[in-house]
Amino acid sequence: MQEYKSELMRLLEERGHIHQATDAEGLDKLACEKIITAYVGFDPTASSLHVGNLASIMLLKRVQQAGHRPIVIMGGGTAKVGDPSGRDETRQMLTEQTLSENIASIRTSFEQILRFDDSETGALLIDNDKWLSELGYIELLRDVGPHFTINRMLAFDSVKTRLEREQPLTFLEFNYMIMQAYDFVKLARDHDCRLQLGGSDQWGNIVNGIELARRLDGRELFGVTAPLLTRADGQKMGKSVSGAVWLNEDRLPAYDFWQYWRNTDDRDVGRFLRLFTDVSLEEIRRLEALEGSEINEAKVVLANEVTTLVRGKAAADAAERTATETFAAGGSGADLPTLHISREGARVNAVLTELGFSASNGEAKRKISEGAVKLDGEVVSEAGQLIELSPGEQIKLSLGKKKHAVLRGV
Ligand SMILES: Nc1ncnc2c1ncn2[C@@H]1O[C@H](COP(=O)(O)OP(=O)(O)OP(=O)(O)O)[C@@H](O)[C@H]1O
Ligand SMILES: N[C@@H](Cc1ccc(O)cc1)C(=O)O
Repeated sequence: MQEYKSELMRLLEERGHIHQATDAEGLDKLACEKIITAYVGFDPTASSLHVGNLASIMLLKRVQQAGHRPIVIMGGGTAKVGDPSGRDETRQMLTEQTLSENIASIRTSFEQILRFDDSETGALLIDNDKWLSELGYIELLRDVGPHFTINRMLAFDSVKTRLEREQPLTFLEFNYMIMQAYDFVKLARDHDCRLQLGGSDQWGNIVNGIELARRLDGRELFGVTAPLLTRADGQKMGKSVSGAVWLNEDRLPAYDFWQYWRNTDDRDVGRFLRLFTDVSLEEIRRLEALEGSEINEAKVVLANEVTTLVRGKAAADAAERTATETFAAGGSGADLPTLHISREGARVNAVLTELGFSASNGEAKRKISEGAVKLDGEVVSEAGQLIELSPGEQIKLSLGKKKHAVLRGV
């Protein structure tokens, strides 16, 4: 492990946040000398961020913890272009209205996790639409165009992979790296921002910004990327069988968020505690060494810490209480996802799919035939069984040992 002198680089390194860095030693030196400003950009392509993006938010949190200033770039402008990095397909075009709704709901996550105030290390949140939408086409081509060769642009992963696989890359998307490079130059000029961080798929975009600033302004900028997180089972973090693990409460109830972390694979617990919590390294070493059912203690710590970070302490406490009631006492906690059943009733297989417990009615039927589905503790044997509830009546539906929901008649 590299011996860094600055608190920033030490923290990033020891908690497992570094995949690649452009000039780690130069950055280490700079971070010892002064308070630096660092940014990460997020395109508002959905109404909530997910746990994969949380890895990038943590980078900004570490920046602030180490005594520097974080900037969140909300990509209101870049989202109109659509980043091809790490994607096989062109993104769907989003309307101005959807983008501004997404921005409003995504910003709550940053406000929860970072400290926004007037101090030197207070976070800033800036929408890049402010400058990108004002760029004149000919002017931009003349200012920036001469510094990008097509030869080099074709060599970046985001472009190369699509071409190699003969998947279409539109001219719109091809311009994305120029927009992100321009952002870095702009932030360096306006806020003396010296560092850009991001997921490892952002390397090309970040390096382009560094190069452009050197050519246009003779400024020296830095880049650090974080490992793209996969779970021990190889799945990209953030996506699960029944969809993404969202940070916003309206897309994923706190209980389910808590459960996601509580169900972490044994092999991932230590790594996730380092990345997503402030638990001391010494305590993490103790927790990850636990074996057998004792490792569950570590998973509960992880679930409580991450839920507190993202949803607040009250939500984490309530989720833990519900879990204890559900599993220990066999009760049905108030925090479980709830589905309203109308007077006509609903079939069990459809309910499972509606709750996101199964991806399709077919999968639901299979789970029922395996005996994995219970209504108030009784195994359901018939997939088409009709659940009818009088108004206010409620029952608990369970899939296996870990997934539960309350069905309530209306
Ligand atoms: N599993 C992950 N680990 C680390 N960083 C991630 C992960 N998933 C996403 N990110 C970061 O969040 C950024 C935004 O993600 P992006 O908008 O590309 O969509 P996505 O939600 O990852 O998935 P998709 O490409 O399927 O839409 C990525 O550039 C990446 O740096
Ligand atoms: N391209 C980044 C988002 C981003 C947008 C603007 C930036 O300046 C930086 C990063 C992503 O897709 O995740």
